[in-house]
Amino acid sequence: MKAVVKVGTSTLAHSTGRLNIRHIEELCKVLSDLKNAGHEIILVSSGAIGMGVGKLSLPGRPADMPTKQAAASVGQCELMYTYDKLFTEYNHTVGQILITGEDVEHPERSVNLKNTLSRLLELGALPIVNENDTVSTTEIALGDNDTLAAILARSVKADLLVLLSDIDGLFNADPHKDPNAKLLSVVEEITPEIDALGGGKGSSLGTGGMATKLRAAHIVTEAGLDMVIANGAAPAVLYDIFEGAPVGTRFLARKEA
Ligand SMILES: Nc1ncnc2c1ncn2[C@@H]1O[C@H](COP(=O)(O)OP(=O)(O)O)[C@@H](O)[C@H]1O
Ligand SMILES: N[C@@H](CCC(=O)OP(=O)(O)O)C(=O)O
Repeated sequence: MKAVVKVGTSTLAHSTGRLNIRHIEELCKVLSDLKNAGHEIILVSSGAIGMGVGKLSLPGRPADMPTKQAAASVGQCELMYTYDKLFTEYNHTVGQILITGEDVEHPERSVNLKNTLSRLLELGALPIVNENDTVSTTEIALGDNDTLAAILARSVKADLLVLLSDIDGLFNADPHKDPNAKLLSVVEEITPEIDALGGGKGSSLGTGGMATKLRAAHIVTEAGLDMVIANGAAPAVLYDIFEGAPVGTRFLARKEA
């Protein structure tokens, strides 16, 4: 199976912006094991800005662009240092890919990107992708990694996109606001009623909330692949997800795609 797995800031960082060691260690272990089992995996990792906030001891997620970009520059180093260290423990090699919205739209650059990703996979390496926040201004930014992961999954013709978040999946209301909210385990069609469930972000460091995850679901299901939203607090759920077991919320590929 070829899968794109995206992990959000809310999974990788505590609310302080400091690394959530338990989550990232568990994630690297499970992804290494899935690679050992023969799966091809591309990891899309958020967390650069959040981690930079922690490392630079900023009071919270910066509002202004230069501080955001400076935080991303510091945090991206910490992220890749940690991934390199943890995946090396399991004998896996990582490659860093930083892209902007322009790169995925530009005909030549998008081909270069696809070629690099395919070659990394052929070489048995694990590509780790993030938006290049230090050069992404609002005009050229994809803005959120849910969309970036969906575009990548479509472009490399993956079989599955998994979004790991701080929540078990899509609920019929934001569980942080409504304690009676119920999990939707399968979404066969993204109707306007489903789109309306896309509330704002849940953590102070994340971007986009459910709205960007639903946008990602539109992109991939229309391209003919399934998407699963699951809780990144227990990355071992990836074993079940890769086997098609019911975990989190699964958006089914559009049949006519
Ligand atoms: N209908 C909904 N179902 C589940 N979560 C929702 C819903 N509406 C809004 N949310 C919020 O979306 C948050 C996840 O998005 P976000 O904070 O951007 O996380 P990430 O960093 O993983 O991308 C949840 O914590 C939750 O509060
Ligand atoms: N590129 C940004 C992440 C943007 C983003 O989509 O964040 P999230 O909602 O936590 O997945 C970063 O690395 O901080």
